[in-house]
Order: sequence, then structure tokens, then C-alpha cells
Amino acid sequence: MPTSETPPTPALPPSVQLGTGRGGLPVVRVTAREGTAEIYLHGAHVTGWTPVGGEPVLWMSAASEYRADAALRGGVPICFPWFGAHARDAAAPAHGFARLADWDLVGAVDHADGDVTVTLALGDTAATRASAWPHRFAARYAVTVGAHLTLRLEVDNLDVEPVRIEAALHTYLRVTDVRTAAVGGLEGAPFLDRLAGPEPVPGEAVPVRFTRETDRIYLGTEAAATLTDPGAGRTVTIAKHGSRSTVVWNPWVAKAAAMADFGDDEWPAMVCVETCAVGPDAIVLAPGASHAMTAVLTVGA
Ligand SMILES: O=P(O)(O)OC[C@H]1O[C@H](O)[C@H](O)[C@@H](O)[C@@H]1O
Repeated sequence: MPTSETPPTPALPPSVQLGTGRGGLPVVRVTAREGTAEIYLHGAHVTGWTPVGGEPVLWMSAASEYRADAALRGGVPICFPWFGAHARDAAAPAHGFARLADWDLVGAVDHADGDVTVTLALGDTAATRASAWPHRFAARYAVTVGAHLTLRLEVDNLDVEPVRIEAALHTYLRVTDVRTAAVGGLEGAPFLDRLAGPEPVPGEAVPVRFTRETDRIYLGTEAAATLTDPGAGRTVTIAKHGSRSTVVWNPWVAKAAAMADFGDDEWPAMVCVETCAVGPDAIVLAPGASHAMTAVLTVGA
């Protein structure tokens, strides 16, 4: 039976420490052999991942809120069970309730290769059953930390009817300057330009570059995307499974200035490459069925 009671903290290996983070929010700090990470239970939000000997890969805004009633800005928010504004309920929170919910820490395990997996869980509550998406569900989020960062979101439909699910691992990546960065791997994929009309735009032959506000949903694409950051001399590859759409976003000047939790001058230092199942690529789950969506981040030269 779903419950809103907080379960007891599971036994944790020494590589995983549960502590108090910014704003007094609970945070899990992971020290694996080949990388470290930080995960807030609020939103199951990964706020940092650094491979050993490397630089931080994820971007967090210095202006982020750290409050139980707000989403964190940066890292990897989980958008679920809808993406963007809710289609029929304008009052429903953007990107769904998962990034605003306090997830349960249900386990952590050390692997023989030195990687560490932390698992969090979220189920329906009286509040979600009264929301714009009232279905019964169980979600598990496994974060595996090491030389790679593996994020696996699995959702079970516990309802008696088919449910439509949108989900995004809304990954904010650090870049030296987005104006010199490029995102490859999406060549040829048509996209919805969220700053233009609803009609899909034909795919382009070249990597995505940034010269203005960019907010695109690439459709029907299961390939890995690679962010190239010449200023840092590195690439970040995002390989994925169970995801047929990829969102690429940079707010540029005006939108950054309009967001209270995003510094006016921070936009050149980030780009989002989001592993998604959204819009026409949303998941429809039969009763009792499950779907898993995985993103694997790897740093290269
Ligand atoms: O401000 P948020 O609700 O966190 O959304 C931040 C951004 O998320 C995605 O990238 C959407 O495609 C954008 O349209 C949106 O602006």
C-alpha cells in the first residue's frame, strides 16, 4: 500500500554518507573509486559528479533555491510524469511533481569494480492522486557513480488503465562558453522548436551550435549525443536507452534574466542535453508494465 511515511534509512556502505546539504535538505554524498557525486533526496536530484582527476561535469546555478517547495536549478532534475507545462492544467507545476517531491533513499551498494549505486524511490501519494496526473505508480532511480555516471529511472504502472508518461533526465552540463560548444549525434533528427511553431523542423546535417536562445526537442533519436567543449579540451558523451527524444536548451540572455533562480550572467557556462521520452515520444504503459530510461555520461578528450 502506498504510504507517505518516511522509511528507515537503509544500511549504507562507507562510500555513501547521508548528511545535511544546503537549505537543510538531506543529501547523499558518494565517494566511488573513480568518481564522486552528490544527490539531494529532494527531487532525487543529482547536483554534482566529478570523475577522479577530472573537473566537475554538471552545472549548478549559484542562484539555485534549496527549498523543499522549489526545484533545484542545475544538476539533473527529473521531469516526471509530464514535461513542460501540463497540457490541460495550467496550475500544475512545470515538468511534473517528481522534482519537487522528497524521494526515499532505499539502498546503496558497492560494486566489485569500485562503482557505487544509490537507489531512490517515489510512489503515488494522496497529493499526486489528486494532481493533474492521478495514477498509481512506483518509480525507482538508480544512480551509479564512477568513471561514468549512470542514471536509470524505472517506472511501474500500478494503475488499472494504460497511462501516458513523459520523463526527462534534464542534465545541465558545464561548458567553458556555450558559444564555442557544439552538440553532435543529433544530425538528421527532426526537432520541435519550442520557440517557434508546433510543426517539426527538418533535421540539420551539422552539430548543434549556440548563437541565441535554443530550446529544441529532437524526435525519434536514440543515438548518443556528444557535447564538445574546446575551451576545456573535453567532450561529454550522453549515451541512452529507453529514450527516443533529446532536448537541447540554453536560455541565453533574456530568459536567464527572467528566471529568479538563474544568475543573469550564468548562461554561457551551461547547456542542457536532456535524455527524454516526451511529446510524440512519450511512453504509454499498460497496467502492470514498467519502463526504464537510462543515461550514461562519459568524459572524453
Ligand atoms: O525553468 P524550468 O521549469 O526548470 O525549465 C527549464 C527548461 O526546461 C527544458 O529545457 C524546456 O525545454 C525549456 O523550455 C525550459 O525553459
